[in-house]
Amino acid sequence: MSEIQKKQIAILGSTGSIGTQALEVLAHNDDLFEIYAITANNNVDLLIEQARKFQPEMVAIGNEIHYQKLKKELSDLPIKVFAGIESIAQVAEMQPVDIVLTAMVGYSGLKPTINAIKAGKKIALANKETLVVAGELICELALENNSAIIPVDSEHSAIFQCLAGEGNNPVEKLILTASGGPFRTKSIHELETVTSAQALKHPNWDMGAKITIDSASMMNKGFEIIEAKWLFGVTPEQIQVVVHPQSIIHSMVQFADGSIKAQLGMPDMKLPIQYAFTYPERLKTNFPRFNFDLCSQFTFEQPDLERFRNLAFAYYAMDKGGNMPCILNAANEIVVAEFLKDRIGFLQMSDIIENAMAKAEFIAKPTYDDYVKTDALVRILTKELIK
Ligand SMILES: NC(=O)C1=CN([C@@H]2O[C@H](COP(=O)(O)OP(=O)(O)OC[C@H]3O[C@@H](n4cnc5c(N)ncnc54)[C@H](OP(=O)(O)O)[C@@H]3O)[C@@H](O)[C@H]2O)C=CC1
Ligand SMILES: CC(=O)[C@@H](O)[C@H](O)COP(=O)(O)O
Ligand SMILES: [Mn+2]
Repeated sequence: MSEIQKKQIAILGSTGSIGTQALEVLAHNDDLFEIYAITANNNVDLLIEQARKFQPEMVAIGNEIHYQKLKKELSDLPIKVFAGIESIAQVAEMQPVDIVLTAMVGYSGLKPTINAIKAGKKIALANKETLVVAGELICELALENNSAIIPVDSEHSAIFQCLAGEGNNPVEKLILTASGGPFRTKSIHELETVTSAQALKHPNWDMGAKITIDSASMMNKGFEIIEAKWLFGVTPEQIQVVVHPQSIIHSMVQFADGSIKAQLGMPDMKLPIQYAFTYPERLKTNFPRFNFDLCSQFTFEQPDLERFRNLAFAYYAMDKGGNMPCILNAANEIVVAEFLKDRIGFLQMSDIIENAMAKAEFIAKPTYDDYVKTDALVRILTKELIK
């Protein structure tokens, strides 16, 4: 019997929350998948451990200061070692790779994702900032290069799963659920004094620091409406956000006949990660099952755009288009980094983003170079606004 050709996987950001869970999923399915490449930025020790365990063809580390250590520690193994952000983008386009999981955080994911798309790879997309910054360009490139983008983000995976088998049946609206984050019930007055340590305690999901702060400020949901627009080709009016604090319904689709389909499950990213790798098939898992006996109520609320202004900014940026979502993202990356160091307050994050959006140069039809320039300039502008 001929051996099944295993799918070759590149994980960009293997040391992070999504990356480590993806390695777990792939380790359970090593009859179907082989890890071709893994990458990180600073966590060289974990990258070495992962490389020794999974023995990929290549590893790349963004921060070049770790190159010597990485090379030395793997010198007894036939693993190619690279360093520098450009090498991560090169890993993404390697010929044997079938699927690239983009699990880097923030704007840093853009260039490697573009390279992978240009090389016609299937993209398992976790790095939502790529679509926030340059959604139009990414969709054009994906179409030109016949590169499929499969969402990993739980809400978008839920929508993708609801759409499976629906062919061209018209969609009326997408209903994105939001947990509301750790500050859902806090008053605006209380929000003035919340700390990053409090913001890092997400009620339902265990995630990397940046996305956890975005969830607390609801910028995550703002990014997700923009991500949904590009992934599913809907208009802003067709995207509704509903706060569902239990995070069991991961999102819903309402079709033209009024019927609503939902995807439910435990808040565990391993399921959407695995689905992105195996789509259109589903593999048996032993992930914990949701049990209706243990949860007697699903509740729903409207998002409060006055306390969580970031969501309103994202709707504005999506409507405005051009480089406005890129401006929103760059300003957000800077304020989140400052808030994590407790150098600015929680509510200040939105004030500074609003200011940056008002002051940055708007470009209606940006090229890739315009995005690069916008990102760099808005980072400088935002730091000045913070001062
Ligand atoms: N975590 C989750 O449950 C979810 C995450 N997502 C999205 O997935 C992406 C990853 O999130 P998450 O796993 O939480 O993030 P983490 O911060 O946990 O991990 C980020 C990964 O990217 C690497 N990385 C960070 N910066 C750079 C850089 N400049 N160059 C190269 N590599 C870099 C990190 O390396 P190192 O460890 O060396 O710093 C790490 O491997 C984000 O876009 C997030 O929005 C979406 C839905 C859910
Ligand atoms: C797991 C995942 O997809 C996150 O984006 C999650 O949705 C964050 O939760 P909230 O942004 O809804 O709080
Ligand atoms: Mn999400």
